[in-house]
Amino acid sequence: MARLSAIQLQSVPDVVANLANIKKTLSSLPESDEHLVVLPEACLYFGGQDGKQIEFAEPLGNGFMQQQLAQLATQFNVYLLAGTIPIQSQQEDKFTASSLLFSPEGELLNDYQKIHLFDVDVADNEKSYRESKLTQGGEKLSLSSLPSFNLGMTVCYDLRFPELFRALTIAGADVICVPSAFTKVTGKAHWQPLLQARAIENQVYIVAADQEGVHLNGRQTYGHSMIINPWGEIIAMQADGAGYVSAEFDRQLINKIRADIPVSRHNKFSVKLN
Ligand SMILES: O=C(O)CNC(=O)[C@H](CS)NC(=O)CCC(=O)C(=O)O
Repeated sequence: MARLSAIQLQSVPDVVANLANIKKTLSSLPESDEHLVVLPEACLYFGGQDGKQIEFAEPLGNGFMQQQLAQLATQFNVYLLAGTIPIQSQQEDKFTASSLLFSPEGELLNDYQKIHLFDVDVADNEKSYRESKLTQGGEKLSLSSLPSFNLGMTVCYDLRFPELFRALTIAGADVICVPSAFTKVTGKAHWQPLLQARAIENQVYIVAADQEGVHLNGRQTYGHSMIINPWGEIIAMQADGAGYVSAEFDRQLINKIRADIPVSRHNKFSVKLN
């Protein structure tokens, strides 16, 4: 059976240090023939000076960060989903927050550019976030076929847009990943119910890997990485600290829930796929 894991990180603005932490955690994960491991948003650089990412953003498919991630996927025999790393965009003064999926052979299988950007006011010490100042948003759905399931990709603030999750489900997703750096304030209020709702309404597994802690620039993230089954049950959760959560993917459970409560057949509204 396939295994799903999410790593919870307290990432720092130091790519090499974050890679070392990820490697250590990968070495402690249970082994499985087919294993998807999801890293949080901004897994290799977080909590630093805003805009620094533009200096080391890589072209898609080429560069130090991507080589290192590919090597980790191979070494630990996992499908490795790097939550986001900065990738060069067409606009010189911006990068894309891109999720990259590497195969156990070290091949870059797919990329997803975060679509919804966090331009919001939050009652925490940052007061406001304007992600679109530095980040170019994406427009396309990203879905990947792994041997046992189809993986739909989203990032963080995307969690608040159920239409994206519905579109991925209609396109065939069985598992949807939500690598995140959710703020502590909004996380406490919204993280778990939103994740459970997305799992229940789409009858999919949700793998949510979050940043946790107080980061170097004072930002606080919520943690509570979790795996939720298509019935909406939290089957693995880590509240605080660095670590990981892991659970088995059960195809029969998806089939049963979708047969018993056939929401996709009953649905009277359709969404546009692109
Ligand atoms: O800035 C970085 O280095 C990495 N990116 C993030 O932390 C992003 C954009 S600021 N955070 C979110 O999307 C939080 C969403 C959230 O917390 C919510 O929807 O409530």
